[in-house]
Amino acid sequence: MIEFEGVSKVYQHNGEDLRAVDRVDLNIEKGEIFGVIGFSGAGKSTLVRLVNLLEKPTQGRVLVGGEDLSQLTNPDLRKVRKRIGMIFQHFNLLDSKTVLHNVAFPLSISGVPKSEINKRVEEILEFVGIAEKANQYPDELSGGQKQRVGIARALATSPDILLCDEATSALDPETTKSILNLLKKVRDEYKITILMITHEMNVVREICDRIAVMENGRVIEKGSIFELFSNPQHVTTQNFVRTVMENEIPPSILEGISKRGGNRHIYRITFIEESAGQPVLSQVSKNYEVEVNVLFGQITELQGIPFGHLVVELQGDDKEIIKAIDYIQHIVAIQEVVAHAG
Ligand SMILES: Nc1ncnc2c1ncn2[C@@H]1O[C@H](COP(=O)(O)OP(=O)(O)OP(=O)(O)O)[C@@H](O)[C@H]1O
Repeated sequence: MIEFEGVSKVYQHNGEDLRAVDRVDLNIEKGEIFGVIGFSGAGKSTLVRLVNLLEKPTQGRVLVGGEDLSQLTNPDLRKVRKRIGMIFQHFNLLDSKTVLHNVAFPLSISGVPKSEINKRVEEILEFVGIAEKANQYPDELSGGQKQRVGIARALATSPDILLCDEATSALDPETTKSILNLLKKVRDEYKITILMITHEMNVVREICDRIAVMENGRVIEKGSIFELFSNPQHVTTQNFVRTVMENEIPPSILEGISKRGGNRHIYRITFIEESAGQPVLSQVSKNYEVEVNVLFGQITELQGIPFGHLVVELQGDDKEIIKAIDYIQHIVAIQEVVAHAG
């Protein structure tokens, strides 16, 4: 649906080249919620501006629905633009207009007849859950309600793509959750492809199917939400994961392990769905002559599904431990973390 092929965007800064986006290849599928995460200055906003045609790539191609944006004539560009909606961190609403008129605005500038506009606005305000605020002004609304208006306005012209630029960064955690749920509903019911940029891992964890991590203009890692949470490769990705889930064994526990010394069998078990983690370990204790000692555990939710790590020590005869590991790895992911401590 959105393809970046070797895309770079170079700005001139004090006579030097600044690569805001650097040789990015990404393929965002129709109907998915794709997150781009990175720290400030990573190049996320520039990437989005290349999709909504506010910027042209210095190198490479950006394709939307298979069409190379740089090859389009102005009338065709306008048509593509209508297929792309956008929401912003600070909502960007017109304060002098009511909610109804804010949402009607993109429809009237596209020449939609008045009778149709009213019907469409009513329907879309109902969808985002603020029909009763239609005649109020943005100043009279909470942040979450303003973002609902922003979403309604972006959806008014029935786009195929919704770009979200830090859409929940100005909102408290509860309101963030409700807006993310609404975005999920937008994707599920309207089949709209969503590209969201954020610096918050809890946002991508909540609703993204896949994510790309950006740093210094480059995509340093990409994959499904489960891949990146369970096995982050790059140190920046690991740091992002750590903001919502401690991945490391705490030093105090490691210290305890090394003090006791000896030949230790310590493993990290990664599981999706709470039911998969604990039962497999009780089966191990029952079926093998192996004692299971849980040293550390962490659990979070990915798209509403429990996801976690358990760090366990297996004690027993080596042969029994090998059999137990063989059993475990058929059910959940298991990785040795410390073979010989102390
Ligand atoms: N119009 C411009 N002219 C010159 N440099 C720019 C321009 N726009 C962005 N940059 C530079 O490009 C780099 C990437 O900026 P960008 O805004 O895309 O990052 P970001 O990840 O969205 O950060 P933030 O979350 O702070 O907006 C930064 O170093 C920025 O200073």
